[in-house]
Amino acid sequence: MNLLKDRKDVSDGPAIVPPSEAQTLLALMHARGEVARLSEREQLFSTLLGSVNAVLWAFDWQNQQMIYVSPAYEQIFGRSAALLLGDFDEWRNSVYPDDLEYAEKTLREVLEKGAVEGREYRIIRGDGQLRWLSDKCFVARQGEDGRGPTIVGIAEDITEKKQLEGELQRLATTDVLTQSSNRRHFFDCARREFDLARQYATPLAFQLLDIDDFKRINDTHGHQMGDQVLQRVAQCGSAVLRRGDLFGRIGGEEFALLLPGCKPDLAEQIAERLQREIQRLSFRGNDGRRFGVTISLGVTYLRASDADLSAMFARADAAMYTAKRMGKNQIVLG
Ligand SMILES: Nc1nc2c(ncn2[C@@H]2O[C@H](COP(=O)(O)OP(=O)(O)OP(=O)(O)O)[C@@H](O)[C@H]2O)c(=O)[nH]1
Repeated sequence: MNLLKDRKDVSDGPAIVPPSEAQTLLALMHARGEVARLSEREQLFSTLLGSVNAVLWAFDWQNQQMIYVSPAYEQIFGRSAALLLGDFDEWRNSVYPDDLEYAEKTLREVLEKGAVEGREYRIIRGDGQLRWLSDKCFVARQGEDGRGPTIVGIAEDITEKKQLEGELQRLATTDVLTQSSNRRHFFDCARREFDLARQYATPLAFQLLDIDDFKRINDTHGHQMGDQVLQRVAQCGSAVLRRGDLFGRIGGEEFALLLPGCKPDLAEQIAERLQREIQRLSFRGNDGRRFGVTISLGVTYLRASDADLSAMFARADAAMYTAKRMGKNQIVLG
């Protein structure tokens, strides 16, 4: 007590009263309670983090160092979290090479924009499997006091969703019987190619093919055999395609080809090859006898006066009907 008195005398400031034993005990009990409460919360958080099927992460931008990843990292990436925390190159190495530039660019964008939602990229798991991730990232702490910004994010495995989207896209654009593009998809793509060819003044060829006397095939050999013929004709169509060409079933027994960058002599060679390939097909009817099929083809090229794709389509269609009128199994230029 004297000490206290003496100190007050010297400094003349407010008195510092040492805690009584009871107060110390109370503070100790309170601190213990806090520790217990904090450890309970920590357990709760780690249970939550462990049960979320997404990787939560925090990244120190200045030091280019991952400072936290949740347990799901090891599940989703199939790689060691300790390695990632030790060296950020571990993340770069796990990103699918074609997507790395995009993944790094969008990470930088988080700093500029404050947040980037739904950046999607592929990773290669430790076991070599390819997975799709969707990442939502934002700046959790702006750089201050000489420390750099911290970026946090939540990365979700969307591989199944991507597969489903791909399957839906395939179903929406493919003809079920022949597996070639359906009419709508063919014309959607063809219109884009038409615009490009007009814009860059590049050649473009359009071909329409129709199987001759197809009704008779159905009537003689049955609808199932007719389906088989359609499938084999479609296979021939796909076989003559070059990279960038389009092929689609645009009607019952009618198919179309669009050949970007294809000059007339090459387009005619392709048409002749297609006609030959289809003529070579051989089918066995219900009576055991073999039969073949022929096609009528209308071919046309982009002209400066063509305002849209329908102008080319109309010419190819007219040429194809001329081929029918002239006795079928032939190619007519329109
Ligand atoms: N098996 C089968 N037949 C189909 C399909 N779609 C359309 N058809 C048939 O294709 C036939 C087309 O007949 P038409 O339009 O008279 O033509 P065509 O007999 O080929 O006569 P030309 O065109 O003059 O050579 C019809 O009998 C349709 O029922 C299909 O998906 N499968």
